[in-house]
Amino acid sequence: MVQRPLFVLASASPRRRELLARLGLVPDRIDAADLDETPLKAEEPLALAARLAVAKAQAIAAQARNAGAFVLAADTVVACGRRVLPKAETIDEARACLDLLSGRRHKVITGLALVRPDGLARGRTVVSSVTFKRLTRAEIAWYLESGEWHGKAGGYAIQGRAEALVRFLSGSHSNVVGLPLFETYQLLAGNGLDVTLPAP
Ligand SMILES: Cc1cn([C@H]2C[C@H](O)[C@@H](COP(=O)(O)OP(=O)(O)OP(=O)(O)O)O2)c(=O)[nH]c1=O
Repeated sequence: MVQRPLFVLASASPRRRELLARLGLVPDRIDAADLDETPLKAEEPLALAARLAVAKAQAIAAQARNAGAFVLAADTVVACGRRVLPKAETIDEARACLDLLSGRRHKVITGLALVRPDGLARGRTVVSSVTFKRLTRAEIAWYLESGEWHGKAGGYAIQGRAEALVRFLSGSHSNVVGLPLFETYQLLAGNGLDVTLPAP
């Protein structure tokens, strides 16, 4: 029986694992890369997402035990104009993000990177556009109390309470959550990882 090659997910994000599971793709291994995600001087949000995704995938592919595997990584960046919002670690950071995003359109960009068994890296970036309603003080307090902002780029998670505050989304919803499923499927299939084959 033809089996698909070893598949490694280079991510600590449970959302990315869950999104892949929707394709029936369970990684043979999950290894997270721990990188400095600080933007370079004058680096555009799109370039940042692309660079970090490739760096995560290459760091994990370089480990001896992952030799010959497909390694997939992603990086999601929330950008308001040229400004990259942080991954909110404190409630004050999350509040500052929501104050900025309130009543405005912003972009959510996911860089995708795949290192193939032959060592070549392939990637792409996917952009969704999100518009929040103008948020009242009470809505911001209600959102912050959920705790769902923690560790999320831009201080919100569309897969939870925040969707009630999103007036408009253009583009891929799964991209906002962290892994655009259409483009991920295309990237894998186009590089020889057939998700319809049984796992090794
Ligand atoms: C905007 C938004 C972001 N996010 C999450 C997705 C990502 O996990 C996180 C952005 O940080 P990332 O650096 O892309 O990912 P991560 O640090 O969680 O995991 P890893 O680098 O190991 O793959 O924000 C949501 O879950 N929902 C949203 O609506």
